[in-house]
Amino acid sequence: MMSRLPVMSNKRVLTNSSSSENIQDVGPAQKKSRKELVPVKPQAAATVIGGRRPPAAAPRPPLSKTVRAAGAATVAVGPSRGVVKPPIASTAAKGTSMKQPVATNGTKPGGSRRLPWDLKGKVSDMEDRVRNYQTRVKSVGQENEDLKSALAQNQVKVGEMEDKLNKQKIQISSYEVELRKLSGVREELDKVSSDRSFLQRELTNLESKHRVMETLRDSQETELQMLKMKLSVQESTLARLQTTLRDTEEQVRYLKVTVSEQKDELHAGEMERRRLHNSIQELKGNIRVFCRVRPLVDGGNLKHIQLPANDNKTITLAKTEESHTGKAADTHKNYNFSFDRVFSPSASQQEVFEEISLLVQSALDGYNVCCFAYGQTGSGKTYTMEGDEFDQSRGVIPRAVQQIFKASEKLGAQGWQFTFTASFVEIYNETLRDLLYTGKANKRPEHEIRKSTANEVTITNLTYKSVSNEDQVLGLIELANQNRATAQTAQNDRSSRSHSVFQLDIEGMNAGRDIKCKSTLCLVDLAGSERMVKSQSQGERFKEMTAINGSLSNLGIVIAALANKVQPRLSEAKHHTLNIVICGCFNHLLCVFSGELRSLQELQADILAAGLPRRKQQDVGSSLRLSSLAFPLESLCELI
Ligand SMILES: Nc1ncnc2c1ncn2[C@@H]1O[C@H](COP(=O)(O)OP(=O)(O)OP(=O)(O)O)[C@@H](O)[C@H]1O
Repeated sequence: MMSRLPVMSNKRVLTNSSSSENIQDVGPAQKKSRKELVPVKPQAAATVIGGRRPPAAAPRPPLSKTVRAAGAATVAVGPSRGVVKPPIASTAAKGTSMKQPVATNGTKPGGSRRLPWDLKGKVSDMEDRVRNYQTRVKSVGQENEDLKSALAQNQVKVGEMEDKLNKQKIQISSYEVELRKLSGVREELDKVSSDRSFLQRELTNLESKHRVMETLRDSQETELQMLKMKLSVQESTLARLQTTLRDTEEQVRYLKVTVSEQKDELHAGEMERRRLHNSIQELKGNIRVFCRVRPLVDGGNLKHIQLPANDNKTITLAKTEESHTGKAADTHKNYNFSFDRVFSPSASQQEVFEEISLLVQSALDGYNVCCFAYGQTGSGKTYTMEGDEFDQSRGVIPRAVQQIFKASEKLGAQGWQFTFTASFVEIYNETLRDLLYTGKANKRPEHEIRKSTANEVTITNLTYKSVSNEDQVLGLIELANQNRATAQTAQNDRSSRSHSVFQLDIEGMNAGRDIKCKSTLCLVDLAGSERMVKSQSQGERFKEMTAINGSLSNLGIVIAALANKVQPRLSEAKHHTLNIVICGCFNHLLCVFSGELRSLQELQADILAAGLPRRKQQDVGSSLRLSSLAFPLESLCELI
């Protein structure tokens, strides 16, 4: 049912509607103003509807609910959609008044109802009611005015709020822009913060390093202080040393003069030593003969040889000689021989070399030296001259070479410089063979011995190797042995029947003193001396024996001539190769004789067989084979 009191309802609805709309968009401030309004509206509504009116003026949904329940509120709510209805007289009021029951006594039912005929009373009631309504209209009008002013205020506030809102929106959008910018900044911030943590770690490291450096600096400062102190001490020491240095320099100058004087003295001493050394060698005998007795192969005793204990220069050979007639008993004879030195079977290679080394020194001093080993086959010539590969068993040649190079090094300190040239030749059947030849076997050149006007003996086409150390010489000896071994296979036991001559030409120069010296060290392993009669050689062996004995006899002649200081007269002018070699190269001659013991007669027979002046041969009978025999060269010379 529609209310007939539209004026109030419309106005209230409009107010509520706009308030309601505004409330949706406003904040807490706006809400507050609405609350202020709320108490006014119900009051007004209550005034209009007369106690039964619902609080339709309230804009909120709960209020509307209340209005619907009351019925009258339906009228009031309708215009809330903004429809303003024209003010018409309240039919409801009319209807109500028409339908109201009227008391028959003129009063209102229940005591207050007027009777239908009480028109006056009714009019009076109506007038009361009009007055009430007018009063209420007034108050509602007042209320409406209040609401209007409140609305105006609220609208102003709403406008302000909208302005604020817009401003805030603008600000929010600017914040959003800034935020977007800040997101880039955030990444940068992250990066910066990671950089910062990295740098912090670096900083921590650097700080610890710094602490270490500080500690180091402290210690170095301490050290520096110490060094400064030391420096000051050293400076004072330096000053003292400089003074000392000046004094020392003075002394050095003085000492240099002394040294040079002493060098002169040393040189003079060296020259004197040489002269004396070689005078001694000459006094000892330019020709020296040593006898070395080879031990028996089975290690047994040498019964027939006596070596006096306190004398190392004599040897006694015992021999039992059978009676040739058979009438007399066998005779026991002793033969005494004397040498420059006799070596017992137990003598070592070193002992033998010690005697020879004095002459090796002479070779370096500029004197020609020749050392040869003589003896029958198997008597130990090669062992004495070459020895074997073991250090203790090395023979004369390797030891002499070692001594030469060691001594030349020492003399180097005194300004001497040496050059060495080695050659190695074999003489077999009066034919020369180059043992250092390395060419093709079928192209071996022939050799001849030549003597220059300067009295120098050379061999044509021979290999002369320049050597500067011991190893090189040992290499050449090895090569020579290989060459000998090759020839050996072609002719059985050839080495026993050939002479081998190792020659080292030595040239020394002392440039500072303008002195030169030149000499030759000749080391010879002679062929085995076999007695022709005894060996009963024939054919090739006979030829070999003839050659060997021919050369040995000439050797004897040469030695004798040297001993007598005369020119040798050689037995066979054609075959004198060995002799010439020896003639040309030695000032000192050393012979190491070893061989089979034969009686003196046998020795004489050997000598006779070798072409020496004949003497009456004695029947030597059966020979005594002792391990070794040496005979003094003097005896040999006496026999010549
Ligand atoms: N003093 C010694 N001590 C030990 N062994 C020796 C000694 N002398 C020689 N010999 C040995 O005797 C053997 C014969 O010696 P070596 O070959 O030197 O004799 P050789 O006189 O040179 O003979 P050839 O005339 O046949 O050349 C070798 O085995 C050698 O080692």
